[in-house]
Amino acid sequence: MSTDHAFPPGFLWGAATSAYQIEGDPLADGAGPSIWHRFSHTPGRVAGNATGDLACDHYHRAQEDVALMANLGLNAYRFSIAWGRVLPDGRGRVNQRGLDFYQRLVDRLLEQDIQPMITLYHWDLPTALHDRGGWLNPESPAWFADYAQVLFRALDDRVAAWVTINEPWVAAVLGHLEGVHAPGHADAFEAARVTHHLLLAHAEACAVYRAIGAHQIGIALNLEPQYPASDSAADRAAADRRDAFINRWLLDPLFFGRYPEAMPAIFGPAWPDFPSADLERIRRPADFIGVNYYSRGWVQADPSAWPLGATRIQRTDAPSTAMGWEVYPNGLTETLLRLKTQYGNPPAYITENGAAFEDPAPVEDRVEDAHRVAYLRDHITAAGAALQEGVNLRGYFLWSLLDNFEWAEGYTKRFGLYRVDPEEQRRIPKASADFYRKVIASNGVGM
Ligand SMILES: OC[C@H]1NNC[C@@H](O)[C@@H]1O
Repeated sequence: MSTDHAFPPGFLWGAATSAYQIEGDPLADGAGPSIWHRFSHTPGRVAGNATGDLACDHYHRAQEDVALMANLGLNAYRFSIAWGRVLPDGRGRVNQRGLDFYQRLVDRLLEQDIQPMITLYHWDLPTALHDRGGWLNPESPAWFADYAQVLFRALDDRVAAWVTINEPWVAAVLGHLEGVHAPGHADAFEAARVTHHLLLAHAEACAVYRAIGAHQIGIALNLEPQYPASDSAADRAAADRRDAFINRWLLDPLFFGRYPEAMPAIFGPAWPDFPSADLERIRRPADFIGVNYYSRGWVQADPSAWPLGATRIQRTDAPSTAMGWEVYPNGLTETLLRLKTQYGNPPAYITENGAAFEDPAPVEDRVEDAHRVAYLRDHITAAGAALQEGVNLRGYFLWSLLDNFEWAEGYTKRFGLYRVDPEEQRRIPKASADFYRKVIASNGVGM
């Protein structure tokens, strides 16, 4: 057995999900609607006009799903809390029945020795707050801090780690610049302010946590290394711009208290002059950085492509997933090494890694997803290689436990270790579930 990529004792092996993608029944027990409930119920916004009304029915099947996690041997599980279940109006009154669901879930996880990692915000802003300006409202960081405080007080005695915001870049760019995610805005003047308020929300929640919390708190970023499609100066400059736009836009304020100098050039007049005091607050050190890694960008200069003058092109000479994302495991090693060499080697978790493939149909209640097994083997090996180079990596959370609602793609893209069809609600194991069970049992790939 190879020991090259054995992981340290205590390394966390988890799986990740999010509320709107798996829970279903989003308005149950007094919950308030989210922008994703409104967006998915708007015809034409989601593939097949799918919604999260059913999803994986996890709200009613949590006990069954925790048993699946225990059977896999997970020692950790990352999930998000639907803000509107706990605070139906986004602020003020607490909906105890909504909070009770998460209390029960945490207790069930602990009964199975599975450490909860809770994401406070995974894109499902209550519509009540959106209707007050949402993340564009300068009050939004305070709304988030108040919501976070309710959860810290209710659950911090049993929760090992908190993630404040999942992928602020996606929430801001896909939701406010490209308009393909909730709330469906396509306004150049919104993305920079939304990102800034999300980062301030992270900072305010960390400040609250410093006063009352006893464990760890961090943020999860979608990080994607960018490579020029050729060694031309134009393509190299385009890759640098896209690196600033996707990676450094978030990393630099969080670690250095400043935005990349490329941002005002990228956004022009749509880039506000942010107060330095804000950046000082954002730079407050969290306890860890969460890395959501899927692929790399292969970048070509394209003057017609606003705002970057660069486009990510699909490589025809490399394998890709059903999302059209190149399979590039080395990019995970390189991304993790970058955190070590450029950002001070902070404690890090891979808070998401996984792949969608056109899985074969189940045969005798099993799905032979060889592509996903290969993807996971190569990426877990890549994570081990980063560890060997001294990266401060603490855990790996596979995206995802279950096939689920993949946002604008609806249910057409399957990332799960278990196949789930909303209309049937069975959990059909895939070969990748068996593979991951073995990885966890041997604490590394080693095969
Ligand atoms: O696209 C796969 C995943 N990426 N990160 C955020 C999750 O909500 C997505 O399902």
